[in-house]
Amino acid sequence: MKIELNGITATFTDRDVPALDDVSLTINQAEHVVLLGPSGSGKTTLLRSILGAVTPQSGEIRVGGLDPSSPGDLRTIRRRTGVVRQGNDLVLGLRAQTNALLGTAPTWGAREWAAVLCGTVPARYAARVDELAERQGILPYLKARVENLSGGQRQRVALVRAVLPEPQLLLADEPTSGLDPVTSQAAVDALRAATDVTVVVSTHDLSIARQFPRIIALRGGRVCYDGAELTERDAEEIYQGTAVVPA
Ligand SMILES: Nc1ncnc2c1ncn2[C@@H]1O[C@H](COP(=O)(O)OP(=O)(O)OP(=O)(O)O)[C@@H](O)[C@H]1O
Repeated sequence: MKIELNGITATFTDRDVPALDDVSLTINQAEHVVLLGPSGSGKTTLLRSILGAVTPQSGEIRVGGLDPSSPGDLRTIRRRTGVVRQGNDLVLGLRAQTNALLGTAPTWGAREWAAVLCGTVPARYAARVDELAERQGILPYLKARVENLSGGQRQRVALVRAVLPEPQLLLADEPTSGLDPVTSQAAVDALRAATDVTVVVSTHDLSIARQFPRIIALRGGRVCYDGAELTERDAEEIYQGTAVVPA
């Protein structure tokens, strides 16, 4: 899905400065992009705006031509989007496997709901759940309740949940936080393997950012870098605050 942001400004009610300040950018269908930038620079707010969870005061957003501020369009956008959120939004009390399957819930029939929540894996997803879990190193934990998993294991369950339904858009907010270098790379590989899918990943990790063909950096809610070859100097400027904000 193509993402178009045109002059987006979003200010939270208790803040004097905008979280996003006149952001305009286009991410093409099937493009893979990293959002980089210091803490508080607006990465999560940008991802949440695409998902209709933040409503900008001005500007226009289109996701696959749809408008996230329209409830009907938003339902379609969310159905087509896989999300890995920062922190933990898994359903406690359910197994890792059931949580991973929740991404496919829109395809479940009424009877299937009850069966899946009781631990059944629909046959059409069984092989792929195992394959994705194996690649993320969480196959042995699929039967465990998520509250008994480590933070990094939970993070990988959330990744499998996002990827399993084969969405048209994948949004991942710091998907490697809390992961060791090997599992972190497996998570990046899963996102990069999503060809024909638009992928937007936020990260603080430069070595991860450099694995993606396009890096968009934010600072103070504004785009301060948009390119492919991030040099050490570019990175320093983004994090030191000396990057030139385009007029
Ligand atoms: N729900 C909210 N209410 C008020 N202010 C918010 C809210 N969410 C974010 N902000 C503010 O908006 C700004 C941008 O936050 P955002 O979470 O988008 O940054 P970020 O780049 O994702 O940061 P991090 O790398 O630390 O996750 C920050 O100043 C933050 O305090």
